[in-house]
Amino acid sequence: MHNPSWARGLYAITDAALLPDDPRLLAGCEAALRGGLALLQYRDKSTQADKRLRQARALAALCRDYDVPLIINDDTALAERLRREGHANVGLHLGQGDGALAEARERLGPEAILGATCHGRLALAERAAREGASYVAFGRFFASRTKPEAPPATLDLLGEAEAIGLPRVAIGGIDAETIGAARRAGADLLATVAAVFAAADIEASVRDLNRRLSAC
Ligand SMILES: Cc1ncc(COP(=O)(O)OP(=O)(O)O)c(N)n1
Ligand SMILES: Cc1nc(C(=O)O)sc1CCOP(=O)(O)O
Ligand SMILES: [Mg+2]
Repeated sequence: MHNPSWARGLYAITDAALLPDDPRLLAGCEAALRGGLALLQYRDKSTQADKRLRQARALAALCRDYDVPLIINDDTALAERLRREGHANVGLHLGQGDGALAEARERLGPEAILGATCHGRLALAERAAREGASYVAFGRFFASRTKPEAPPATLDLLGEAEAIGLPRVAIGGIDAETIGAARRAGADLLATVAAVFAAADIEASVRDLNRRLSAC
């Protein structure tokens, strides 16, 4: 399989508690982008549509400057709107309860990056691949302060999922201590919230995580 350029490396996910306003969101994400990201995800579980549109728009423009795709969490309509506005670097991540992948693929077009949560289940990843996913995400592999209730998964799954032929994301408790084990188990993309956005120095933390990945 020839992976596209976005499909290997660090995948940072924003958190509205850690990045509580526009200046901190944009400064935090720019620091992470300077450190070197493969993907950035905008994850805001609020129902404030105006805020979500404003912030996602600003992040899409910022990510374009760094040639990094911006993935919108949960919200197909928001991703579709941004793409219609000309933000061709915008993609979407859907969980099991977030709407149909096939419909999202239809609405966003063949070029958009479309990610799917598959928890600890290979069968969900096989189905996501059939429905048009660009990557499959497994987790939670380690203890997570951001989402402690996420269902657990075992690292063996990452190797088993190679046959699906899509980039594999590992999520849940990925940090400086765990990132190597997840990469060695087969993860192409290492997704994290806290190890990036709870760090005192976001750029330095991203550089450190990338160094650890390079060493695997
Ligand atoms: C890369 C990545 N993997 C998994 C998730 C979790 O998605 P979901 O199960 O829909 O949960 P929420 O993030 O919506 O709370 C993700 N966002 N990103
Ligand atoms: C948003 C999310 N989804 C998960 C899943 O397993 O599906 S774990 C998770 C939180 C990831 O944050 P941290 O890197 O701080 O553990
Ligand atoms: Mg979701």
